[in-house]
Amino acid sequence: MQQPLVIQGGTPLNGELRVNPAKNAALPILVASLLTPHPVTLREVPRLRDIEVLLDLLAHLGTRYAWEGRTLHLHTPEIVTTDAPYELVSKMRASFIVLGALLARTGEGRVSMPGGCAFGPRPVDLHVKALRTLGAEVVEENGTFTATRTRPLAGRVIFDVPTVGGTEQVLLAAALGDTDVTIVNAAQEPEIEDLARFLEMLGVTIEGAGTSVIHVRGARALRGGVYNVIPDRIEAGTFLLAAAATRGRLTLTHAYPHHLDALLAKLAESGHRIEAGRDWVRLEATPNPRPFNIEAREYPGFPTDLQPPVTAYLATVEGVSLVTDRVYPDRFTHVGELARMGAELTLKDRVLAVHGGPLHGAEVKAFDIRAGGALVIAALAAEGETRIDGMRHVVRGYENLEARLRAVGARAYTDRAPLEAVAD
Ligand SMILES: CC(=O)N[C@H]1[C@@H](OP(=O)(O)OP(=O)(O)OC[C@H]2O[C@@H](n3ccc(=O)[nH]c3=O)[C@H](O)[C@@H]2O)O[C@H](CO)[C@@H](O)[C@@H]1O
Ligand SMILES: C=C(OP(=O)(O)O)C(=O)O
Repeated sequence: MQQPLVIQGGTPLNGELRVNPAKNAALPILVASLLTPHPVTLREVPRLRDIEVLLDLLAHLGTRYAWEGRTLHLHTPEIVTTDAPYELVSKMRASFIVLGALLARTGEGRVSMPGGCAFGPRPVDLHVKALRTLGAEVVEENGTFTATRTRPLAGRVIFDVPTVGGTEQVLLAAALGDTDVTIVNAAQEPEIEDLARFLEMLGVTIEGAGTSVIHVRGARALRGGVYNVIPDRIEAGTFLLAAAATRGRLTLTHAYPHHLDALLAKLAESGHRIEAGRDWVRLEATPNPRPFNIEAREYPGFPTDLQPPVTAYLATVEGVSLVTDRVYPDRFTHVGELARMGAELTLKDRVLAVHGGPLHGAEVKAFDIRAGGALVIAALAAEGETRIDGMRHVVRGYENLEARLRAVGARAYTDRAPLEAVAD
């Protein structure tokens, strides 16, 4: 049971934070470790609930692993079962891509359909269509997908929309054997590039990762190796928006500003001063920011995972901002909760109009991971106390959040302990 987070708002964030490694890069790379019989060491792995959930699944499939701080040692000498059951897969959508890895390593995989999600439908039809296009047989029965191949995967996958998980699924499925695969309209997210770089380290030949056309040639056999996961651009973005919402001044280290272009441009448009180097970024907030409009899109567009957090920020900015999400048009579970804090929000035809102004504390609930990020931002900016329930969603993606926020001046603590008792 995850305790609620209580935040006493109204204090500007001030100081320096180191950004954690990226959950959404680490997850597919962990899955990719299934491909090789040799040991793999990942440096910079976030200690998050989602990672633990995936490690349970990998252990079931035959992986032995050991933590050493943030370093994770993984070894899958052999796959002991090609069956990824519902209990292990349903907890997290990202686990569906084990199908591609199992198919590549053993010629077959059986994976239950991943669970639904609070912010709208998230089908896997494009994953299945892609594997079939490349020559795999994929059968669905009672919510379980069984994929088999009798010859090396080959051909061109042309995605209807650039899907992150679908692109990862194909990269994994095509990594081993005499494969020759082209992905057209591939997702271009930095996490795809990170997975591709890891696969290259194992011995796979990949061209074009990070662009919309990727070419993969599988390897006869893969090696092991040591790899560093990229910093988390969504965590970084959440912290920058919290600093902007509280009119603070925050420096992030271990952050890649080129992964945050779309957000940094908007924050600058709002009037905040942004400075950045190769792996750091600093925001110095203006006291009187301007509103702006955003449309969440695939990378390099504005990330959907920062749409709830940016909405919370815009709720603190005088004037009217319009928010739309082209990736998940119904990703608005934060809207009703922000309204409890005094935000004026109107949703019509999937366009959210945010009439910014002062927020006040309230009892609210996170219904998904980034809605939780949004509520934390709003709570930090609001006058008075906010109690955020549903933290089990939030800890999927934000590690050690309370202590890190406190390190930069926030008054955040667990449950309802009196403030004096927890004062640093
Ligand atoms: C673990 C992980 O990395 N999760 C991220 C990943 O999710 P995920 O990989 O699930 O997201 P996708 O990129 O696949 O989804 C993009 C769009 O394609 C649609 N679609 C996708 C697959 C499919 O088979 N059919 C289909 O219609 C989805 O409904 C959505 O509208 O990318 C999303 C979009 O940046 C992020 O919000 C998630 O945080
Ligand atoms: C939505 C997210 O994760 P998932 O795709 O695993 O639900 C996220 O990281 O914002």
